[in-house]
Amino acid sequence: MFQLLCRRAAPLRSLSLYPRCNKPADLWKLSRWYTSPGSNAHSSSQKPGNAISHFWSLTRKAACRPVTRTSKTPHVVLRYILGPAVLTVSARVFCHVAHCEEDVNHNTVIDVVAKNSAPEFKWHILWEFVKPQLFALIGAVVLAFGAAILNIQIPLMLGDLVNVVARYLREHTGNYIHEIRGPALKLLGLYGIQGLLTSGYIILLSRVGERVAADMRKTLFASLLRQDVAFFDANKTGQLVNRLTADIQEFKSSFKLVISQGLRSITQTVGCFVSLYVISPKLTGLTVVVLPCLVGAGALIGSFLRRLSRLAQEQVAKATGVADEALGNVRTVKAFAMEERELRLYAHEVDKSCEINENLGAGIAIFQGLSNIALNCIVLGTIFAGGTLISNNELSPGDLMSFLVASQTVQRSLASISILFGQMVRGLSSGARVFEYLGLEPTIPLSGGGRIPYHSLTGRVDFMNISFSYPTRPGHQVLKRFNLTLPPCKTVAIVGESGGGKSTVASLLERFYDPTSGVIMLDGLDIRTLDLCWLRGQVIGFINQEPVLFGSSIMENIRFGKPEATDAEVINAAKQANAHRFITGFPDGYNTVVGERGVTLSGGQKQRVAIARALIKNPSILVLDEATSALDAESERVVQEALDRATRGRTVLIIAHRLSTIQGADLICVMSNGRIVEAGTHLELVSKGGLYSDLIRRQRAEGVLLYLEIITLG
Ligand SMILES: Nc1ncnc2c1ncn2[C@@H]1O[C@H](COP(=O)(O)OP(=O)(O)OP(=O)(O)O)[C@@H](O)[C@H]1O
Repeated sequence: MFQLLCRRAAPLRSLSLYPRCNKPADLWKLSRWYTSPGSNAHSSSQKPGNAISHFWSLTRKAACRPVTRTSKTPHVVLRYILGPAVLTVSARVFCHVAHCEEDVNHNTVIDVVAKNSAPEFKWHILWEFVKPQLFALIGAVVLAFGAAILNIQIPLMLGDLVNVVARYLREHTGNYIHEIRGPALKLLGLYGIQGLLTSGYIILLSRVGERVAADMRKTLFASLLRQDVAFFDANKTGQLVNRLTADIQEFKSSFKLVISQGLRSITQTVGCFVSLYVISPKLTGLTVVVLPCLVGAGALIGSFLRRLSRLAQEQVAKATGVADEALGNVRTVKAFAMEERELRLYAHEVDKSCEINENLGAGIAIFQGLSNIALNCIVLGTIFAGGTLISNNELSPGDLMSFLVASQTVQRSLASISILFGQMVRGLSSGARVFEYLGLEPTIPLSGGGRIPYHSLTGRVDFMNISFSYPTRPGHQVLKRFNLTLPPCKTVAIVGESGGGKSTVASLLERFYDPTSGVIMLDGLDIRTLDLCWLRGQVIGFINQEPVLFGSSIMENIRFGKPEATDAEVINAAKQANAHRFITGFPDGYNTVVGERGVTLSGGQKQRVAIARALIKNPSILVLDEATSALDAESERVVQEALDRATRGRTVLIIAHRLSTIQGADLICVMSNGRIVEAGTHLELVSKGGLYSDLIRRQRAEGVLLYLEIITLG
């Protein structure tokens, strides 16, 4: 299959678009897995679209490596037209080889191809944002149009003024001041009106731009928050934040620029060309020959400079990325004494960006110098040709003046149209990236239609025949026909080897993911039929190994569990969580700000605030995912005490590494390879002498070794 794919891609590689396939092994493995008789890829649980989607991403990596900077302009055609074509073909070849034609029709392939291609700009989504600002936008367009029309008048009126002066100089008759006053006042009035119109449309347009951008940001943020956890597994947070910030900013700037300048430039170009023709068809003929050549050359150099500027931006982003990572993980950097290394890395990226920016600066300087010379030559040429026409009485000095001003306006407008075109392309691609996530519906919707049972919950949970693979790793089955019952108000602990799937069980109960097959029941109701906000907000409390706090006060952090909680409720939850004493020990008490992600608190303090946050909603079910494993002995004792109190009268699922913390559980399940292999109480499992007692022995041996080490060192 891979050979087939390579054969398809070969002609393109010879065009040096696809210099080499860097992931042949992955493609080969995937096709083998998918086509092997033992694979369950054809079972009903495995959607063919997923497999193709997976295949697609590998194919794209293999065949569609980013085009190098040195490649020439036709790469755009190759990349955007031939690239998708070859990938469509390869995806279909894959379906064919995988014998799944009956499952995957042409549309599925096209869907997957479309899903994985560069996002498209969707005008109807833009329209939804622009609609509320329509009146302001129409106002801005009308004012901008008016300003452009007036701008066309200005060369003609300047010409009138020059004609008055020229006639006076020639004839020395009449009242000069009287004659010049009229046209001068008219011109002054025109400048005034034009200034007002310009200010008006800029004010309106920036209002429209800002409101559209603000609406987009809010809608995109809401859409991102609505997505399920699987979405965040597949997308990097930094890139998502970039869409909220840089992409919307770029789109807003382009939107404003294209509407204001674009409209103005097009109107002025057309209007001034008509004026040029009316003033002197002969001179216009000359301009028509010379101007496009100069504008074309300018556009070419401009596009080169834009590319340099994009490179410079990318380089700055890289440098920022290095700084961001180092500052974000400053404790790790310091712990490993890596300040020098980080500084070197940052300096290297900054130096590169400096070099590109210097080249860019030199390019801009040369460009501006050359364009000044070219524009002045045009003026000189026009004056020379115009002077000849004046001496032949075919043109007046005023007309020449009008012609010069109008032709300069045309030059400026044409130059700005070429710049605007590039800006528009960038704006559209930024907009497309923003819109990509706007209409995205989560596979697990947060609200809408779910049931809220009106009887009080007993808190019984049944995992029935659960099989599960993470969406980002469809080939790796984490849970295999997993069965477990959490009886009401009892504590069930899951222990076992690392990577056995313990935390995955907790994630499924929280409905961060839905099982690939099987069902989870809460009080006899399938949790997929329940309201998700209610389930997470009121039924299940979750405490994990590394609780993340927000950079606000302790009071607000605890209240995060129940926004409407009174101060007394917050304090009560903190008392239950053994947190009240240390909180009141701080000078600001509950108003103490905990710093970014709670850095100003110790591990044990953070954990107790997190317990209070979970307890304040009084959940029926409590999930503790290795809640004490990161703590020292003293902190563990205080936290454990709080947890013992918190778990009374609730259904509790504990996921634990340290077996000493779960010996009192009503049921202990040992998990291995996605299944429960042993279950019973501590005593039952120890007397059985199976995997559990092995784990206990191992942990005791580790404990003894540690103890001996401490004694030896001591
Ligand atoms: N978000 C994810 N996407 C893809 N695979 C994942 C994800 N989270 C976990 N896995 C994989 O699922 C398997 C089970 O992970 P899980 O965290 O449930 O194990 P665990 O038993 O809790 O391990 P530990 O005791 O080390 O925390 C592992 O192979 C892990 O690599």
